[in-house]
Amino acid sequence: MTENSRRTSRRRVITTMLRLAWQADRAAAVLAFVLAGLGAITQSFYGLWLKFIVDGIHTGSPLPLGVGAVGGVVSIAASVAVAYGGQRAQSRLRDHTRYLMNAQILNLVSAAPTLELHENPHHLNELHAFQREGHQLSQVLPRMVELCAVTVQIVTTAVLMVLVDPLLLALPLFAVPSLLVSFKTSRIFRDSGRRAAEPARLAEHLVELTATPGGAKEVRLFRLQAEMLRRFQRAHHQIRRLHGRAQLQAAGWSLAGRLVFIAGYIASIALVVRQVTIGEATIGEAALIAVLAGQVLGLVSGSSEVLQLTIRSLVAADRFVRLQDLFGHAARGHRPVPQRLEHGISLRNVSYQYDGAAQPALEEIDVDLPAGSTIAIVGENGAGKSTLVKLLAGLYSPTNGSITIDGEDLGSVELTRWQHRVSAAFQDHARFEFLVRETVALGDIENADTDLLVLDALERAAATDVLSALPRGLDTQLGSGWPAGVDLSGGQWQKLAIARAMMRPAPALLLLDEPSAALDPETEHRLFEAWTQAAHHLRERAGSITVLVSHRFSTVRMADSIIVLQRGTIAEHGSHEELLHKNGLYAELFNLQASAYR
Ligand SMILES: Nc1ncnc2c1ncn2[C@@H]1O[C@H](COP(=O)(O)OP(=O)(O)OP(=O)(O)O)[C@@H](O)[C@H]1O
Repeated sequence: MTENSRRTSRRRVITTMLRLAWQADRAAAVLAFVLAGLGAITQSFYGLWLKFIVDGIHTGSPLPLGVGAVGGVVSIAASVAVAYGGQRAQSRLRDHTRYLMNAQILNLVSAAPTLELHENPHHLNELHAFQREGHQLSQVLPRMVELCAVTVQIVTTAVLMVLVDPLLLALPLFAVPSLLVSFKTSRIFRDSGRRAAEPARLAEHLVELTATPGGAKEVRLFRLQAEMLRRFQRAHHQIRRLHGRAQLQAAGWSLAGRLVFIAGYIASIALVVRQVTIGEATIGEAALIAVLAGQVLGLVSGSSEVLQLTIRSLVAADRFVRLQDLFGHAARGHRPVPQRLEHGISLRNVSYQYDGAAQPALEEIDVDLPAGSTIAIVGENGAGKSTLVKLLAGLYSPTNGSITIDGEDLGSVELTRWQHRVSAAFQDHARFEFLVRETVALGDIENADTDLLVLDALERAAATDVLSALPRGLDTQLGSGWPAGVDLSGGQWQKLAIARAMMRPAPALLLLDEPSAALDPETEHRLFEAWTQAAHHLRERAGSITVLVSHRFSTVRMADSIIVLQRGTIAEHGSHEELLHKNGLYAELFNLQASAYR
């Protein structure tokens, strides 16, 4: 990144945060900045009132004494009121902006139509660091307010100093090294934070593994406690080492900057004492400079600290803006999606390679999925079946080749619209711990306004038995972690996931990626029988294509055509009878499984 683009991006970060504050709470945003500025001015004026009092006492004149006393009292009262109001405005602003930022990120991340961003380790680190830095992020606006207050105080102090002797303006120059140091140290912290993101994610993954029911089972059975702890400690040791080194380096730089300033401070006090001695300044002015020089010291250490913290919080804000960019720009294509499939989906020379993988997961896939057909995909573990399913759903984009829907390239259609026309059930389905009704209705959230549709979907998924076993039917809360929540077996969860996939009445593409792996073979067989029948109706209505991934050949044989994948390529393609007749890989696998059941 060039220096120029870094500056531009910082400006963008600041304007984004200010815009966010404005959207979150206008009144609190304005009040926070105005009150912080007023507070800074009243503080700088303490020295001035002291000058009037000291000069009044020294010359025996009541006017400056009165001005100083009244000004001092007003300043004290004003700063108390301003500090109270400012803190309230800031805390309101902080809460409201934090909520808004989290809501925006949640929206962006879940709205991104492809999965690539979620699976890229770099983006995962970014997202994770963003979540961990929630506290830093909530500090961005308070820090900016503080920075504004410090700037106002610096200007007011400088004006008062010039009134006594312009030479005194040299004092803040001695503060420049401290300020430069603050940039340096913030860079040190940012780098160490970036390097610590991966071990931090690993540490959290380990905690999650031992705490979640799935992981906890295996950790106990395989006696992995010590191993988990060892890995956790290693990750934490790495994080501590990185942070410790950064803190030491930053402390060294800060000390050097502070020493330069102290030299300047001593020189300015000496200058004013000399002027009082030769009669060019009053004792009141000497008192004013002593107070101001002290304040400058506080301002310098304060402002470099505020600047460092501001920069650190801006790093978190920068991540927020980058995540916005990353996920916000993920959508592509604007062409409409056909209402009804006339010809079907064609894959031409389609290859897909995961980010960082040595081999492509799919290579030169050339196949047609005719409208209205049911297609099964079989193949050994890792053959590329799920990858193909995700490509069809538009969750990944091919690294090479093209997928067309009725001749329209999937890359140029509006992806979210295509995904509206796709329904799917996966083996690794989500477990939405909501009410049963909601968990199923999520499959067609815009149209699921009656229980009838949900019951119908449960019926088509052969999942009504799940419902009858639940204490409150559709109103049952799922997940034992919630009040009155009920946990389900793996197969019951899977049936609900299938019911969710059945919610869309006429999807153009129904993807079933081993959705029934946890069900017994007979139930799967019955389910697929019902789907093929339903698919015949859908064929008329929407030209729907059903794609099923399964390892069970008794189910697979019912499909119109079968694609046999082997190490990312199509080894065979045809109907059950054709493939058996060919006596190739499919026939071998089919006979192997059939003989196991004999
Ligand atoms: N997110 C990922 N990142 C990198 N590589 C991946 C990812 N997902 C899958 N792969 C790799 O891509 C290849 C194909 O995986 P895929 O999940 O498509 O296989 P599959 O045929 O569905 O396997 P299974 O029957 O075990 O579900 C495998 O070699 C796998 O290791």
